[in-house]
Amino acid sequence: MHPTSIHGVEDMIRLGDLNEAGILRNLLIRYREKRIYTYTGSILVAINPYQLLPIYTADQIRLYTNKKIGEMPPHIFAIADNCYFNMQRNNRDQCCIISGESGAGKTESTKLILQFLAAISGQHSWIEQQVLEANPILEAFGNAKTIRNDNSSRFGKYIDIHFNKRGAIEGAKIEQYLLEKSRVCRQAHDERNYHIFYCMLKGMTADEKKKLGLSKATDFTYLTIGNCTVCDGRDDMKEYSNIRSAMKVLMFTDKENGEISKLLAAILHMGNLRYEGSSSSSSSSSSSSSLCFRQLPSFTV
Ligand SMILES: Nc1ncnc2c1ncn2[C@@H]1O[C@H](COP(=O)(O)OP(=O)(O)OP(=O)(O)O)[C@@H](O)[C@H]1O
Repeated sequence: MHPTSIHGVEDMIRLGDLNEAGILRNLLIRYREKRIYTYTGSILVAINPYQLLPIYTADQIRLYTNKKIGEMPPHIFAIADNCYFNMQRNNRDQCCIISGESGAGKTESTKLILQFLAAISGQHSWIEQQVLEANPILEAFGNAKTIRNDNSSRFGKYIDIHFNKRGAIEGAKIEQYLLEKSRVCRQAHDERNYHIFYCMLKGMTADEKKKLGLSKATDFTYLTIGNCTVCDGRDDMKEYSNIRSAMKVLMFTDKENGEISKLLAAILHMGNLRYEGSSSSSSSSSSSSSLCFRQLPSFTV
């Protein structure tokens, strides 16, 4: 075994045993020492620690500000600082790609980069406010329970941050793309559909549900294919109230909220439709949901 494989290295380009086993061993040695970040040249490899490490404090932000890559131990803040520095020096847009399997820590890494950029450009409270206000809605409509992650975001995200000439954040927008649409109709075993459906059924009043012909999650095919309607540690009723509050803050009107609820209800009812084949031209499909559809005000079927 090469000496670099015994103690581990910060940059895997320096590994003597440059093969899969050598790379995994290096990551394991560092992970055991709670060093979750390792470089491979200018690429940062992050291991999800599944625990809050004290490495994202304001002191850490100061330590990584205005430093060259490699000057300090590997860290997500070093990548964020490098992007910021290159943007200012070259006056060009920078792009940071975060990839990994479900539950690897992409969303957390994105938030940490935003935290760093907001802190060094003096806009911490602004970013926090944007993230806090939009988050319950983004999460409810785009996140679901998978076998690896109870709050897995099922879309690609593109975060566009605008800096002004003085290097302060002027605006930011989050674009979602490639939502996993198939999840609406199919879920793997032990996985759920999008949180919003379960939240809606737990959080709506009996009257609201009656108007939309809704009942409980177990009554709907699209919510039970994964054989899992609850998510440990997640309070769907409370989440629904957070979503409604966030919608208020973002100035969704009552009419818009109503239309969104109707659309969600329509999806659930469609999932319960059953079709029966028949040779006779007079016969038609029927199910409790198709009847329910007709009873719903302003639903066109
Ligand atoms: N750096 C970190 N420190 C502490 N916990 C972390 C870190 N990164 C990830 N986690 C934990 O792992 C969980 C899953 O991470 P995250 O949601 O970022 O994964 P993801 O890659 O975005 O998953 P998906 O693709 O399924 O949305 C987080 O909720 C958090 O508990």
